[in-house]
Amino acid sequence: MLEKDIEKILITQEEVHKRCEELGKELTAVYEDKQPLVVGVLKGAIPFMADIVRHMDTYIELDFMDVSSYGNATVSSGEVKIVKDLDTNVKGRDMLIVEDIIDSGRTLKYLVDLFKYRQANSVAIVTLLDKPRGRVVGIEADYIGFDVPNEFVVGYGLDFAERYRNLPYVGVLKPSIYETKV
Ligand SMILES: O=P(O)(O)OC[C@H]1O[C@H](OP(=O)(O)OP(=O)(O)O)[C@H](O)[C@@H]1O
Ligand code: HPA
Ligand SMILES: [Mg+2]
Repeated sequence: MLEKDIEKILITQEEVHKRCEELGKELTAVYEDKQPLVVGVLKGAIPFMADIVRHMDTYIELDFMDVSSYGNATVSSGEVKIVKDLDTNVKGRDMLIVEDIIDSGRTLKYLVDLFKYRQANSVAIVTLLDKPRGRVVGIEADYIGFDVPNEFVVGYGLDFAERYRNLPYVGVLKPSIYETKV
């Protein structure tokens, strides 16, 4: 049913799963003996986080942070708001932030600066998608699933006006969807 709203599929479910396995193995080796605090950025990171942590075969802890800057728009408001903070004290911790996408870079820049200010021992980023041409602040992920073109993408956690997060692949919406949604 949802597929009728999709113009094209960029990354299939099979491709995401394969990449999660590869990244999970890499992260297992990096974080052996470190018990990292793995932080999912709500809400978009949930499907990717659920997949990747199941391929991390070492001791980890999970926590979540909800920040929002897009609301119902396809362009960042430029202002990052904390909707829910972590439950964990991060001082001295090795942290791995899990994101669905780095676009302008504002969300991750804000979080990395915040965790460094709170005296984390190390802060790394794993993102399912990187959109390098969207960048307005200088920040790069340490681990990247896939690069995407400079288009608004949905699926695998990514929404347009809160819809389409449950698509099992990453795609681009038909233009008519943006035009009709109020
Ligand atoms: O690099 P940026 O331009 O900051 O964009 C990336 C952020 O924007 C989206 O979150 P959003 O604010 O839409 O919240 P959501 O995850 O609940 O959809 C996405 O999930 C990233 O967190
Ligand atoms: N799609 C959905 N959410 C987003 C995007 C995107 O391309 N960029 C930043 N948040
Ligand atoms: Mg969003």
